[in-house]
Amino acid sequence: MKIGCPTEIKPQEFRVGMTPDATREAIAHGHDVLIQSGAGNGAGFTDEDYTAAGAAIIGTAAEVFEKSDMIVKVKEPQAGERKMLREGQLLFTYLHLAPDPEQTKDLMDSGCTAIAYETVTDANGGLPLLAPMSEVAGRLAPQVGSWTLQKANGGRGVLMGGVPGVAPAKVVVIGGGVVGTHAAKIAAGMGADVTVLDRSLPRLRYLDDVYGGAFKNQYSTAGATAELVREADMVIGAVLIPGAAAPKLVTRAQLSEMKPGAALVDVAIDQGGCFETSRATTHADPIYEVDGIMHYCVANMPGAVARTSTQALGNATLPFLLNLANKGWKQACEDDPHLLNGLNVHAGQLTYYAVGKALGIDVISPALALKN
Ligand SMILES: NC(=O)C1=CN([C@@H]2O[C@H](COP(=O)(O)OP(=O)(O)OC[C@H]3O[C@@H](n4cnc5c(N)ncnc54)[C@H](O)[C@@H]3O)[C@@H](O)[C@H]2O)C=CC1
Ligand SMILES: CC(=O)C(=O)O
Ligand SMILES: [Mg+2]
Repeated sequence: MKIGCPTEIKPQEFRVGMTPDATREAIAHGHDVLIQSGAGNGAGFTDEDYTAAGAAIIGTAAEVFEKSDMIVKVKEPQAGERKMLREGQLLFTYLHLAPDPEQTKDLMDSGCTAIAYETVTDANGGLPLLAPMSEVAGRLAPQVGSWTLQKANGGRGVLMGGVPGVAPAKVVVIGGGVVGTHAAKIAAGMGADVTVLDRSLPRLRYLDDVYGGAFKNQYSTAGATAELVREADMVIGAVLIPGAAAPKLVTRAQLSEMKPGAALVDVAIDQGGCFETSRATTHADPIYEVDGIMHYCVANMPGAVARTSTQALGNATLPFLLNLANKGWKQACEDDPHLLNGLNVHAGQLTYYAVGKALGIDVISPALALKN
């Protein structure tokens, strides 16, 4: 199979879909790998690194799309990239379709087959291709949140750990999954007073067993959330209902009850965000203010630490990428129902229920798509 990896073009996105190591392995399995010139630069991988791994270096994205059977990326294809996708071509990347009707329409119109990293599952009920980026974004959230809290950035001027004689920042993390747990660990490590909210009792039991001494946890009701948010210096949004638009858990009306200059970090923004006032921002212009509350809502946070993120993502995607290339997507998905859960679009039809529900579009079952 010809596997193509274009340069990411989303603003300030420095990750790349394939590392030189992944390239080497794909080639060892008998595939051709086409890397757009400069695609790895942002993550510290040169064209020479890819050439040494056996890849062909290609001048333009258009050529990569034209010559490849499978496109491997990081971020959802941007409008210009979507025009280059074609019927029968396989796209393997993050998509986040539920809050994105334009992309969904373009992917359906293209006739391509699109497997979304974020809905591939594993045997433990986890999301193995989202997890590494959730680990990164979770660990980044208190870091960017503490920057947002600085006075010069519009924040409240509160230091995460406080100092002897002065109380630390109060951090509330809504959602105690991968993002939330990593965020809470780092915020607690910075000395903040941290509480994690989740709706899953098994998850709360796990957090209590493992991190009971480091941070508190509480069952997530509207009342408990409102009370904690009122007192918080920083709120980190980290909920997920897989594939679906994020539920709005903090309303605009609640902002006026919060401490002026408090920071909202909405990591769940790629699924539409869990604060009513969230709108996606970029690394170039990451924060904005609503009713005196600072918002950080960058939808591709891991791009800020592109090298770490590219390596972490590459480790997770490689086995799936090899199966797709070795067997073709149909056989690979037939053999692995967890990979089939990643199928979002095939031959003009939507195949992921939660996306169809969010966007009001009819869906066919992925199993039926395998027969088309
Ligand atoms: N902005 C960015 O750059 C990035 C964003 N993300 C996003 O972060 C979000 C979280 O991802 P993960 O932690 O991997 O998901 P996860 O599935 O590991 O955790 C989500 C948690 O939210 C909890 N939850 C669901 N509804 C809730 C509610 N009403 N109140 C409290 N908790 C609730 C679930 O029980 C679960 O424990 C996703 O939207 C993901 O796409 C992930 C990586 C990077
Ligand atoms: C998960 C995701 O959207 C990202 O890493 O950018
Ligand atoms: Mg994202």
